[in-house]
Amino acid sequence: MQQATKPGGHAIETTGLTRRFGTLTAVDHIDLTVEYGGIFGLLGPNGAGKSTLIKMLTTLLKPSEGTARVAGFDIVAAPAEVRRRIGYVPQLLSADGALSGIENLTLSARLYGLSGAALKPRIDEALRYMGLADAAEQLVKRYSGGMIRRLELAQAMLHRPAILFLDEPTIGLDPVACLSVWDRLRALNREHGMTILMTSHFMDEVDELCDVVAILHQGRMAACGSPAQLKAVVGEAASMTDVFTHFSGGRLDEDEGGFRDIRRTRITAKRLG
Ligand SMILES: Nc1ncnc2c1ncn2[C@@H]1O[C@H](COP(=O)(O)OP(=O)(O)OP(=O)(O)O)[C@@H](O)[C@H]1O
Repeated sequence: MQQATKPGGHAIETTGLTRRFGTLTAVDHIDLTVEYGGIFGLLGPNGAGKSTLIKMLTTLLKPSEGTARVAGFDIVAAPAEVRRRIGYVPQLLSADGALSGIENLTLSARLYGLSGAALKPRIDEALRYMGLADAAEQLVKRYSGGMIRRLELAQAMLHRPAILFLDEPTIGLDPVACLSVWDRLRALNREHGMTILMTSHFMDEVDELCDVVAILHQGRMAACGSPAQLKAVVGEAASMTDVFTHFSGGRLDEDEGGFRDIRRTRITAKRLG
């Protein structure tokens, strides 16, 4: 199994990274270092700034202030170099239901600049790795939610990125499908050596997968450490839910969610079937 190339330094390093939308500061002076090799969890209530932070790190959105280096390259000065070294699975669906699995992968491979003799072996490997070889010719609209997420992971691994960004990878999936996605994420991390940064609202998922966790609250960094370290700060026998509640201002999502978030979650869940 070929390992992802790991450029020198840190996987991600941000200094004072900030993004404003009008008068709203969605991401507020974040200083963050993510080392190569682990699975890093980004938590926070709805609207805390997680997706905005991921969009800046994946070069989809420009910062208002501050700097960030991803895989050793500045996200503003060298966005193409960053993109070459990362994979991104957004929260909303990125696979095309009207195409087969293999057609979706061929499109992604071409977008990543893969062609000629390299193309078919990469696609076959990704399909096999994600347990989709038998479903390769089927239209994606006939896939289950778990199969769609695994196809999106297959699309994101084609160019062997050093760092994989996942925005709520198991949103809308049933528990069995979640387990299959967790299994593949662990495999990408351990066997392919990919560093993973993922957002999640599921504390079981975070406990199960993440080596280090950062909690955002109203755009600011409220806490960062391993799940065990953060639990120890909160108290004896604290769970990740206790940690989350403690560092996100003692409130659960109902204050910060609202129509936009609920609607979006329902749309994603429905589209994933
Ligand atoms: N393009 C935009 N224009 C204006 N405001 C935005 C835009 N994108 C995000 N926001 C606002 O920025 C804040 C942070 O949003 P963001 O989507 O980053 O939060 P999040 O932590 O990812 O939330 P969720 O858990 O619901 O995905 C929210 O108040 C949101 O409404």
